[in-house]
Amino acid sequence: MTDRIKIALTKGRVEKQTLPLLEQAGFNMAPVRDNKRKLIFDLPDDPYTVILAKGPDVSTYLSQGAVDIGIVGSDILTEQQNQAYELLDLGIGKCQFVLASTKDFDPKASRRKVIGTKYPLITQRYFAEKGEDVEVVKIEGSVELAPLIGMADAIVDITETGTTLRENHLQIYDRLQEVSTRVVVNPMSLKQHRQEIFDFVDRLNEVIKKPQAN
Ligand SMILES: Nc1ncnc2c1ncn2[C@@H]1O[C@H](COP(=O)(O)OP(=O)(O)OP(=O)(O)O)[C@@H](O)[C@H]1O
Ligand SMILES: O=P(O)(O)OC[C@H]1O[C@H](OP(=O)(O)OP(=O)(O)O)[C@H](O)[C@@H]1O
Repeated sequence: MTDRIKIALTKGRVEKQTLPLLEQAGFNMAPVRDNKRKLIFDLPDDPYTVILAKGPDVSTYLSQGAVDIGIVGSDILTEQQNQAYELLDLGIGKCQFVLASTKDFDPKASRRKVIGTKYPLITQRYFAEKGEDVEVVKIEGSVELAPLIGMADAIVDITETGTTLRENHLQIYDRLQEVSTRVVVNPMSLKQHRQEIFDFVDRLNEVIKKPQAN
């Protein structure tokens, strides 16, 4: 029997957008669709096992060699400095990093700023490139709160529609980088399971090359 290839899929938003692509590629995703609290699924007709995990953990499992393939946002890959090979940009989960704050924020102010973010490394790098030393405070979610409650001068976060920023009266001061969902592979797995990994990627690639409905 061939070994099953382990695919770590970021649960939540990425999972929701990736499932239809996997189905169009002919994978039977019913076990994942019917899921309540299960985390590991053997795909019925293919030699792949899907593991649902939080994005940062997908990246960690890949680095540790615990999974062969990861489906995860480029935001997380960059933040964690993941060395996995990127095989495909799925063109979903598209958003961008921005520097945002309230309307009275002065990006040119000379005092040392406090910046709230879920992405400390990306934030430090951005300010370092500008030659600016800032204090970065790690926040786990609803990052937009930080400038509103006076905990940070500004935030570095991802935005898609801009709704969250708008609803919270925050404005964009700079745009850092684009983000999308990537298919990445552990280099060791690529050596051992080249055929199965490229079969998976080729099937997905066929789907994303076609124009998508809606
Ligand atoms: N607003 C957004 N629009 C598009 N893609 C997004 C957006 N927010 C996040 N993403 C992408 O989706 C990935 C997963 O985000 P998601 O919000 O599902 O997980 P999370 O940040 O762990 O949040 P939570 O734990 O609140 O569900 C991110 O790593 C990023 O690549
Ligand atoms: O520009 P928008 O379309 O409004 O999207 C932006 C929001 O999406 C993400 O949050 P998420 O929904 O992941 O929740 P979180 O704040 O708990 O991370 C991000 O951190 C923003 O808050």
